[in-house]
Amino acid sequence: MLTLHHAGLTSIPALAPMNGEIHPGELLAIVGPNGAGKSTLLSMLSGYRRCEQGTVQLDDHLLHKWEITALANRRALVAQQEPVGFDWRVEELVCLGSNPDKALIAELLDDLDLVPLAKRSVLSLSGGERQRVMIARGACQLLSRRSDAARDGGLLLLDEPTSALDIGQQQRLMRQLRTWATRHHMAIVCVLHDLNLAGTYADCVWLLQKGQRIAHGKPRHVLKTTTIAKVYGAELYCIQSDMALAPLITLAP
Ligand SMILES: Nc1ncnc2c1ncn2[C@@H]1O[C@H](COP(=O)(O)OP(=O)(O)OP(=O)(O)O)[C@@H](O)[C@H]1O
Repeated sequence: MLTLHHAGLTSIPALAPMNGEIHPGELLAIVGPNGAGKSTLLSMLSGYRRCEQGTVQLDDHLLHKWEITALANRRALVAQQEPVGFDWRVEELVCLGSNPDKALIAELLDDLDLVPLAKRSVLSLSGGERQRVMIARGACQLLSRRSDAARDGGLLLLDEPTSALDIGQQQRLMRQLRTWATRHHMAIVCVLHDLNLAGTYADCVWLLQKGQRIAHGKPRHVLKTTTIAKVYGAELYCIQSDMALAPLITLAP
């Protein structure tokens, strides 16, 4: 679906060139310390920032050549702290810019635990509630515009989607993202600070440091305690668990 050939940015903030593919049905986590370039990479993957080296292709067409409406049908970006703007009701904001049928709205509200909030003003919501509304809106953008001929559910790009969520909502969201990836054959890319969420739910992890992707692959190969301790400058220890795909990493006291 999305293919990077030596894709990078030379102007500030820069990104060293990288290759890679993001496939339908896959959940990719982008991790790295503050200022590593995660949001910058997400803006390049979304087409908001055009790559200045190499190419980024969506469905075999150069990303920067896509017509804006056609692009909005195929990829959605949910940035950190999206402005809400007006006094929309939750169910209105979820549909904004899309024309979903009632069944899809009901499904997405249910998926993200938003049914009790459907009639509420978004201005009255807590930070975590609002974050879930914006994620539902991103999914609605893709699923409501999906053509009958589409082989997959498009590309959903999420910048720190769990930053305002409590642990129960984090788990529900990450499980839901996996469900969307499978059910709708959607490609999902998440910037995550929580390495254990990345290790538990992602199929693949890209680790960034100072504008470079320094490791990528399966969580257990990338999220090694020694690497992470060095990259983040933190004292860590790890807990092996049969439940997790990668060792759980925690801070030393
Ligand atoms: N317009 C700009 N001019 C100069 N530097 C910038 C500009 N925008 C971003 N940067 C810098 O580029 C680097 C990468 O920023 P980016 O927002 O991509 O980091 P990040 O990995 O998402 O960080 P965080 O985890 O803190 O959200 C940071 O050091 C940031 O200060």
